[in-house]
Amino acid sequence: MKLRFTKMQGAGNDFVVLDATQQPLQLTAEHYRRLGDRRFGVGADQILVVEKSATPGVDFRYRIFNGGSGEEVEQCGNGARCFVRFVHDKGLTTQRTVRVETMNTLLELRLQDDGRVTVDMNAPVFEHARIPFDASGLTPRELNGFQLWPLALGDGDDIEVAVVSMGNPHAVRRVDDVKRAPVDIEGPQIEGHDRFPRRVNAGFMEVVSRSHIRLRVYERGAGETLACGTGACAAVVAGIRLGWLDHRVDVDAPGGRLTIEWAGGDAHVLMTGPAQTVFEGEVEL
Ligand SMILES: N[C@H](CCC[C@H](N)C(=O)O)C(=O)O
Repeated sequence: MKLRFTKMQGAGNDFVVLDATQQPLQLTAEHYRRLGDRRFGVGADQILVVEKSATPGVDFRYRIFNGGSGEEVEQCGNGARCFVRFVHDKGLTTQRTVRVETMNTLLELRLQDDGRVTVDMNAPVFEHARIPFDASGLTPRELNGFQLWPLALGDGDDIEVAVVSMGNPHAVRRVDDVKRAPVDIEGPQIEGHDRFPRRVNAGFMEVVSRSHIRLRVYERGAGETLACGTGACAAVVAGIRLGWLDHRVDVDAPGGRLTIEWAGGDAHVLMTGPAQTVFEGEVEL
């Protein structure tokens, strides 16, 4: 099967974007893994499938598949920005503000005049059952009214993580220096930890100041990426709740900068960052 695709990236998190607005795509998890494969396929952290929405007042639906596992997931922040750039560039909409639904959320995205995109990522979720996170038998360290949870990583090292959902699950740990953080070792251990029944994205956050962090994320189903939008939101939300950060934070990921704003409580998280098209192509699956 021949498939036309658009290759895009947002702060180095890269995507294969497929237009399914004219006709549905009948692809399997193996197809998505092949598209994500950097040797046997096109290569991408995630595959985004753009569809028309049947919901009144909602413009599009977009589905997200991890490039490593082929599994469909709930949310993708960098992908949301590339999605809105895609529907504009393809002439699928002329609106600067677009409403799009994913598996479990409704997002509002705005294409800024400077080319960056601001996404309303909805409110963070802390209830463990909705993350999901199994805290049974654990005693957290309380800090500023929020919790840091001990996580045994098997090699005798216990680490502490804050746990947040942005529609998808995140475990965030603070480190002194992201460049030296043990992402390759601890990333997979956290991602597949049995305290996270649907696995988890593992964030490693270095607090530079109250308005600036450095962040590396070992993503569920994709491994370490150059940036993770929902991971940046989760890290900033955790940092604010733990008393380490103010309400507007620049997040420097290895692939670029995202700006995250959150007023606390049940306010929505706003994420602003870049979204670029890299090339168009056709692939034989
Ligand atoms: N790996 C994530 C999905 C992609 C998230 C990331 N690329 C972003 O920009 O938010 C998960 O399994 O929940």
